[in-house]
Amino acid sequence: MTSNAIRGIRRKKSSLSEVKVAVLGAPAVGKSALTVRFLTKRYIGEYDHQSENRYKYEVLVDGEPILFEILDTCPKSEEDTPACESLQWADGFLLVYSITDRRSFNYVRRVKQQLPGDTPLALVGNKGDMVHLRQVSTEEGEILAKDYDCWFSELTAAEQVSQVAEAFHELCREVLNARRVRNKQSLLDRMLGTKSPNIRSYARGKSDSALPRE
Ligand SMILES: Nc1nc2c(ncn2[C@@H]2O[C@H](COP(=O)(O)OP(=O)(O)OP(=O)(O)O)[C@@H](O)[C@H]2O)c(=O)[nH]1
Repeated sequence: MTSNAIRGIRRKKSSLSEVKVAVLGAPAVGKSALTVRFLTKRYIGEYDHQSENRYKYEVLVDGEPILFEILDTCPKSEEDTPACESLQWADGFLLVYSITDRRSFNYVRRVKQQLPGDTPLALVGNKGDMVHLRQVSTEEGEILAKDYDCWFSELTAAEQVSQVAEAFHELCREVLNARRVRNKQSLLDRMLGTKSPNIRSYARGKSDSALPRE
């Protein structure tokens, strides 16, 4: 391999942005179905998993290579909320409820109260193909997203591919934007000799020691 080629690979690796996403939501809202749709473009109806799963996936978002790390959480019950370490670990949260399950909408609202205030979010109302069983209106989802100041869409993991990917991509854009703003702030602080508490907490979130258990 020529030295130019090696330099090219090094450059590509160093320009790969890592984005850690935790998929949060009540049991059976379709967190795994959405995650696997994004990773494989396939829909698998039944999953037999008792614990959370973590995946790595490299993909281009707006032409930029991104290494997604996705934590597909697995709450045991409606009362079981995500572990603190998962919340610290994530760069962004995909909040999922089912439009056919009012309690799952309430679960999202409960979980949101535990999230670090400045972490990017996207809100998804899954099972959009089951409108005849709808318990949560589109408008309620829109209002909640407005309240959280985040992207929102009703989706169906069962029937959609690109729309599901778009939810992950949109969250990724939010994470990268937030990171750029912080980096800019950090640069400014270094130039001016000041420090920001926000920067310290962000650096903690990126530490490997904050990774949840495998
Ligand atoms: N009709 C319909 N069913 C869906 C959709 N997404 C998921 N399901 C079904 O909902 C059930 C739960 O899906 P999962 O992906 O296992 O849900 P989960 O949130 O990961 O569940 P836990 O791991 O128990 O927290 C399964 O029977 C899926 O086939 C969807 O978009 N439409």
